[in-house]
Order: sequence, then C-alpha cells, then structure tokens
Amino acid sequence: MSEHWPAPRPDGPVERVVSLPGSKSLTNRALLLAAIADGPSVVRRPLRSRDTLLMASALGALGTGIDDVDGDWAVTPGPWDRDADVDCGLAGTVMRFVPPVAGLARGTVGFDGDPHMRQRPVGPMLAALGVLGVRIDDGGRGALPFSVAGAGSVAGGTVTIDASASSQFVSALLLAGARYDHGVDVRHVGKPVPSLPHIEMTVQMLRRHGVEVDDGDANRWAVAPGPVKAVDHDIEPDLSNAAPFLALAAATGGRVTVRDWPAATTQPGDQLREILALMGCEVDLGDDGLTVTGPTRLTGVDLDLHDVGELTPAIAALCALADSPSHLRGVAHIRGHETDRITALATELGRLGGDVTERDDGLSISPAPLHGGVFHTYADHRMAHAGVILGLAVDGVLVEDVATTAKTFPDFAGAWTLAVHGASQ
Ligand SMILES: O=C(O)C1=C[C@@H](OP(=O)(O)O)[C@@H](O)[C@H](O)C1
Ligand SMILES: C=C(OP(=O)(O)O)C(=O)O
Repeated sequence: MSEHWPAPRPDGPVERVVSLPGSKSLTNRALLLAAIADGPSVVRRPLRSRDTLLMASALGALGTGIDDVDGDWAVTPGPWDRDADVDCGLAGTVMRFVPPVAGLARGTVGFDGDPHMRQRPVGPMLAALGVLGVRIDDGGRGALPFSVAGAGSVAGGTVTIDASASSQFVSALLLAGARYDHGVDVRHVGKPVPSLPHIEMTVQMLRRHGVEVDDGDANRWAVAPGPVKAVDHDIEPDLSNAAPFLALAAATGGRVTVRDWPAATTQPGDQLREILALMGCEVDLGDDGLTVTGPTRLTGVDLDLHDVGELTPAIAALCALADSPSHLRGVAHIRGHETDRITALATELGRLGGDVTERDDGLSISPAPLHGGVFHTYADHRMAHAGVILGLAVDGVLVEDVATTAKTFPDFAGAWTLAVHGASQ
C-alpha cells in the first residue's frame, strides 16, 4: 500500500449494497463486561480491528481467557492475579475503560500507547479513580504513561468529575462500578458532556448484564454494587463507519444500502439518517437495511454535532461538496480525539481549495472549487474517511496513510475500492 493512496473516483452514480464490520464501541464494551462477568460468554460477530484487538490483549494480559471460536470471541473470566502491561495504541476505549477494572486485579498494571495517545485527555478520570480508592501512579502528569496498583478490590462510592473532554470518562467508571464494594455514583460538573448516546449505550449494556443503573437525573449516573451477569452479545455493524459508504450515495447521486442496520440502537451513527436527509438525500430504513439515495446537489447544513462528534470528519467532507454553506458546531472536544480534528479538517480541506473557517467548537464550510492533492490523515482513521469522500468528486485526491483506517476497519481500502468500483475492479 503506497503512502499516498489515490482515492478511487467513480464514473457516475454508484449503486451498491454493502455489509460492514462490527461496532468498535459495542465490541469493546462487550469484551470488557464479559471479562468481569460471573461466568463465560460469547461476543458474536465482533469487530476485529486494531482497537478491539488491543482491548482483547489488555484483558488477556490481566488474565482473561479470550478464544476465537468460528470468528466469535469466547470470553472466560480468569483470576486477575498478575502484573501486566497494556498497550492502548490510539484507542480511547482502552485507555479509559481498562484502568477502572485494573483496580480489581491483584498486580501492577502499566499503561502506555502511541505517541499521540500521551496527549489525549485522561487526567480527570485518573483523579476520579483516586477518589474511588484506585491507586494510580501517573507521575503527576494526568496522562499516559501511568500505572494502576491493583489491590484486588475497590471501595467505590460517590465522585464528582468534569467529563466535558470525553464521555468515555463516565462510561469507564460505570462499566467497572458494579464490581466496586459500594458501586459508583458519578456526578458531572462542568461544560456539557459530549457523546451522550455513548453513555446511553453503556447504561443499556450494563442493564442487559443485570446491573442496576440509575440515570434518572441529568449529569448523574449511579451503579449499584452486585454481580455482572454473563450474557452473550451480538455485535451490530459499526454505524459510524457506515458514514463514508452512505456518503458514496450522497456524493455521487447514487444509491447505497448498508445491510443489517438495526431498527433500534444506541449507536450515534444512527443519526446519519437525519443528517443525510437534511443534506437532501432520500433515506429509507427497511428490511434490507438502510438505503440512502443521493440528490443531484447536496445542501449545506447547520448542525450541532455535540452528541455525535465522531461523525464530524465525514460530514465536513460532504459539506465541502455541498452547494450552500454549512456550520458544524458543538464539537470542541474533538480536538482531543485521534488528532485535533477541527484544525486537521480546516487544514486539509483548505489545502484542496475548500473555503473553511476554523471555530473554537467547529467549522464553517462554504462552496468552493476543489482540486486534487495530498490529504494528510494524522494517524486518524476518520480523517482518511474524509479524504476518500472528497476523492469521490475531485480528481487526484491522494490519501496519506490510508492504512490508519485499521484502527476500526479491517482492509478499509479494499472494501472502499470494491464499494466505489464494484467487483470487476
Ligand atoms: O464510548 C465510546 O465508545 C466512544 C465515545 C465517544 O468518545 P468522546 O466522548 O471522547 O467523543 C466517541 O467519540 C468514541 O469514538 C467512542
Ligand atoms: C474518537 C474516536 O475514538 P476513540 O475511541 O479512540 O476515542 C473515534 O473513533 O472517532
């Protein structure tokens, strides 16, 4: 795979039916809950990508049995009785979800990751864990690398946290909370918590495991102490990774069906239905899956993406192809994602001729003639998605390091080429 990948450009409207790999967020929650459950269980149709393999390795290093059975993952909780090292890679879910359960291990668990992972926010969560009784050594940095001195049990209780930098701080404490002696009662104080659907996903999955969660008040989540019942999970397709494939219909005036789109889901990617409709697409959720039919011209949108920040790169790319201005707001927190996505999008869209204004909490994008060139991706899978979307409508877009998509999508370049050109290419 060359470092600068020529994004495939179709000859005309694309009509395609695609099946997509499983959800990163559902797979990593399912693995973690299976590992702290009261018996063995199976995670069916899991995503196997860098982020989920890192989660499986982390839980395996602690002492969990994770076996491949016909493509599914059979998980057997084991005695967490050893020291371990956890590589977080660039996976927020590994850096945030594993430390709270590492406190339940008997041993010292070290955490580190990719160079950029040391910049991603985790300090408020480490401080909250300290209050709950987990011993952390982070050298006062509030960032990777750090270690957790697992004592075999965690007291738990009430804690106040500013989770405005990432919803994953809250999800992480809730996922572990039932196994703490007193449960957890998490109260958020600060600017609004982003990505609330992901917290709802955590709450729903905990309830499936028989865990009692009180989320009746805004900015407060309480998990009662008790066993985490072993239950099997069927992983839905990753609806956020559906964004470029649905954009293929939107940008070419074609028609794309994503199979197995769930009728009801907590995945924030489900909001693509509403967003693409606002941009002028026809959207139909039926028995075959979700079908999006693109318009002759895309309309710009004014959107608060606070709840669905991870969709911003793909939507920004579509906005750059629209024939009226767009304003994407409410996503200051995505500056702490795989890269500073606001600056990265403004820089890279601008480099290809886009008319983009960077705001503190988002981007304004106006119609402008685009041209080819290198689209830098900053080790960010969703920047690569933005690049290939632009390449649908602009000749000569070269996506840097398309392999970075392996974070959440195995062989994305292959799947994308097939989606754009069909089986004959
Ligand atoms: O809990 C999760 O699985 C996620 C929560 C969100 O994180 P932030 O709240 O940090 O945006 C999202 O962007 C990320 O891709 C996955
Ligand atoms: C923000 C993202 O990932 P992470 O789970 O690493 O935070 C993402 O996938 O867009």
